[in-house]
Amino acid sequence: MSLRTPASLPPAYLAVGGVALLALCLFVKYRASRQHLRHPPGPRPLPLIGNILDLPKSQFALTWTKFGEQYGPLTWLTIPGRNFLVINSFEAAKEILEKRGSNYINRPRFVMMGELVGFQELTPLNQYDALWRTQRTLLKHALSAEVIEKDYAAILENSAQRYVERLLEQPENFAANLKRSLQENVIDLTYGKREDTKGRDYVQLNGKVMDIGNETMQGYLVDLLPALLYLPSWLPGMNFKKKAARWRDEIDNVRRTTFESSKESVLSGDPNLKSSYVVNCLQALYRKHDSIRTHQVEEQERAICHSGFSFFMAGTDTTQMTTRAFLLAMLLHPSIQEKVHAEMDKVVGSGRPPTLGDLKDMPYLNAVVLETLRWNPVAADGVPHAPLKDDVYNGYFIPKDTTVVVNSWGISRNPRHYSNPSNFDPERYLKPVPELDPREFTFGLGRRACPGVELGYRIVWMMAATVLWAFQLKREDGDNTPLNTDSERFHIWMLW
Ligand code: HEM
Repeated sequence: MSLRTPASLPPAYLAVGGVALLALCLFVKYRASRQHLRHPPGPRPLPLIGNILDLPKSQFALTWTKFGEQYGPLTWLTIPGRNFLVINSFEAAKEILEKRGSNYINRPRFVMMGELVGFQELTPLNQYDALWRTQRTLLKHALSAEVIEKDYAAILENSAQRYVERLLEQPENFAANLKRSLQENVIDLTYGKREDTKGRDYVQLNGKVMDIGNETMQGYLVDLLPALLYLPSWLPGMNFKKKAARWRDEIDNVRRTTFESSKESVLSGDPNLKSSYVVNCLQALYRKHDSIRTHQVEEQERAICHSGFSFFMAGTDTTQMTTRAFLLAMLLHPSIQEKVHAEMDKVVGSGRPPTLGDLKDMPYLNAVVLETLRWNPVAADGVPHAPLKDDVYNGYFIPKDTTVVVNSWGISRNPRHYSNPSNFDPERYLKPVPELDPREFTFGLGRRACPGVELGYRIVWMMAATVLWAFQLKREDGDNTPLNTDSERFHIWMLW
């Protein structure tokens, strides 16, 4: 047996070996260069627990804003097994999430809300995969301005008029009735009916699902320490597992009930079918395929089911909270309300309620709605993104899977973008050089930005226009209840 020396190896082996060696050297050099890069600045982490003590318990965006003042556009936080990047500047958010959008297209792990409770296929939480891409394609088409104006204008107008009737009947229940009217609105848009064949009320189902969503969205300890998943349920503090299992069944039931009922109606040719997201998507799908029992059709149905469920969930509280902020702004600023009334008298008059077609002729009301979106950004922390691979930004190392949060609240209060940012001032968008359009960040940025921006804007606009067409809003004489201060008012969402 003879030992083969390099000289005796065939040239092809040498070439392959050479390439492998070169690749190994490049990889080692790459890892070494990354390890020498710093993370962005941030509070000093403690041994073992990292920055756990620096994380706020509520009103996250206020803490992020303080970090922004101290550390600049980017703040780095770390806890065992998880890295966080908080972006406090609009420019950095655009550079990172938009210009590098194909990398920051993923979502981090949502342990409680996603994996345990079963929301992980909801479009906003879905990891970057084929199901998410199909959901986005379906939503993109259905939520364009043209489709909304063609297919959904009447739903938006009716729901706003119904709210006005309820306000007239029970002004004291203005908040509960707003919630109900917007739930009905989103249910009509999603499924085209309010109950299934067994009489199950979709408004009630929506309320239940939203309550579970809101409860789990605040973040659980297991989101920060996923290792807790492997501890037995009987240990103290593990009650979250039982809760999650119960919620999972309820969610699954609502998702299946609503989807299967629409599918049955489409397949049976129900004469009462109304134009709506799930119905229109299913009709288009079945028109294209002779058989509905193929893998391809089933995959599409799955995407319609989950994106419909997302529509149902993502469109309710966002529009409700923004409309509530609008009502509050009008109570606080009678002179702004007066200007809307003057515009309304000129464009609409008293003979008919406003329609979506009036939107383009009412620049002042548009500015008021924009200012509402900025004044009370309902997703103050957005929904976190996560990079698919390691990145370097301005010399800082951002590893794959970092939880990346944009502080929309901080951007909305940044005097570089807004003069007197705590003031409610629609005129800022009507100047020769308007201030930053809040839709650029309040609906998120990059490839995961909200596909419902056109619809969400129109729902709020329609509510605002119809309420001010019908009423003059003012506080009751003698009511001196203090109204919330600027930072107490905004509603916080937090998702890890
Ligand atoms: C005032 C109304 C609304 C606001 C302020 C809002 C805001 C947001 C924000 C901040 C995000 C996260 C974006 C990101 O990760 O960068 C989001 C995602 C999303 N929104 Fe909205 N939204 C509103 C209305 C709606 C409506 C009416 C729908 C109806 C379909 C909707 C559907 C979605 C969906 C499906 C996502 C997930 C996108 C993805 O992860 O790919 N939103 N929204």
